[in-house]
Amino acid sequence: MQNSFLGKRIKACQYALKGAYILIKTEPPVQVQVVISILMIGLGFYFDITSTEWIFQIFAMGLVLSLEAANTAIEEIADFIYPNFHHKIGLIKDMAAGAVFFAAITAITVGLIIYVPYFFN
Ligand SMILES: Nc1ncnc2c1ncn2[C@@H]1O[C@H](COP(=O)(O)OP(=O)(O)OP(=O)(O)O)[C@@H](O)[C@H]1O
Repeated sequence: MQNSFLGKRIKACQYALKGAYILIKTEPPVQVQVVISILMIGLGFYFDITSTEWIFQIFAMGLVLSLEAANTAIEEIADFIYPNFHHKIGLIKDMAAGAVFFAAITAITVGLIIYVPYFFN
C-alpha cells in the first residue's frame, strides 16, 4: 500500500496538509488572509449571496491564499540559497510579492462587484 499509486497520493495529501498547517500556524500574512476569508464567508451568509457569487468569492479567496503560500515558499527558498543581501534576491522576493498583489487586486474587485449592490440597495 505504502508505494502503490494510491498510497503515494495519500502521502502527498498528508504532506500538503502539513504544509497548510505550518503556513496557518507560523505565517502572519497567511493568518491575515485566513481571517479575511472567514469574515468574507460570514458576509456571504449575512447577505445570502447567490451561488454564482459564492463561486467567485471562493475562487478569489483560494487564489489569494494559494499565492500567499507560494510567495512564502519562494521567500524561504531565497533565504535558504542566499541568506545575505543580494539585489537579485530582493528582485525575486518583490516579484513573488507582485503575484500576491495581482491576486489581491482581483479579489478586492470581485468583492466590490459582489457586495457594493448589497450595501447600497
Ligand atoms: N536577502 C535580500 N537581499 C536583497 N533584498 C532583500 C533581501 N531580503 C529581503 N529583501 C527586500 O526586502 C523586502 C522584504 O523582505 P522580507 O523577506 O522581509 O519579505 P516580507 O514580505 O517583509 O516578509 P514577510 O512576508 O515574511 O513579512 C523584499 O521584498 C526585498 O525587496
